[in-house]
Amino acid sequence: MDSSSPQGASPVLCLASASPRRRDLLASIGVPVSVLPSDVDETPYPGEQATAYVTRLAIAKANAAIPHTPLPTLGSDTAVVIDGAILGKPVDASDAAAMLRRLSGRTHQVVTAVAVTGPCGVLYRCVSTDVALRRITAQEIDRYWLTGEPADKAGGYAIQGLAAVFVEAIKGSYSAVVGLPLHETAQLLHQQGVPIWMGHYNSHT
Ligand SMILES: Cc1cn([C@H]2C[C@H](O)[C@@H](COP(=O)(O)OP(=O)(O)OP(=O)(O)O)O2)c(=O)[nH]c1=O
Repeated sequence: MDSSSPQGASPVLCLASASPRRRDLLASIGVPVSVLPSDVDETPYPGEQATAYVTRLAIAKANAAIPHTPLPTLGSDTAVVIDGAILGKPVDASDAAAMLRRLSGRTHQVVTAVAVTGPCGVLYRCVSTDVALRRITAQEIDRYWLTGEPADKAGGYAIQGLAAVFVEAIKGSYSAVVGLPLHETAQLLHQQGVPIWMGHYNSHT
């Protein structure tokens, strides 16, 4: 483990998430967490906009953990958006293939919301990042599914994994695509009084 997050350090935050990516991202900025996944229903409301959807879920996940911990809580949600459609996690191989066919050779948005509860109540931010994918062949789509990587990822791909070879360009927050916008998350943690590694952290920068 990275020295900024010493093994055995007392948790300063309750992470309301089953995502190992979010735990690792927080560890990478020196935030030791206790983990308490929530079972919030992730069905979008009819006609719900993507930013409203992920923000609603991030807040619901953070709030769901409050009764179970004295610590500030963090919830987050990530969705892929193309042509106004919200792509969550694929349910099976054909769903994943349909998602990648749709994303192939085009630019889409990855929207991630993060919510942190604490002395200031619930504070939240939502970040949108443009991701351009090269054309992906049918054979690549089939082979990619067999790796197991797409199954638990919004849009059916992982920028931090094998799918990195599909990524031509990104404009915005890389960490938000992986699951947590670290710049905005650090600001929210600071506002809620959660100690983070950056001792010189300045909320105005
Ligand atoms: C687009 C993309 C998504 N993802 C992941 C981030 C999220 O973990 C997941 C989207 O599903 P989420 O519902 O946001 O998160 P989760 O179900 O993994 O965890 P929890 O709800 O308990 O917090 O997709 C990647 O890891 N890489 C990527 O490139």
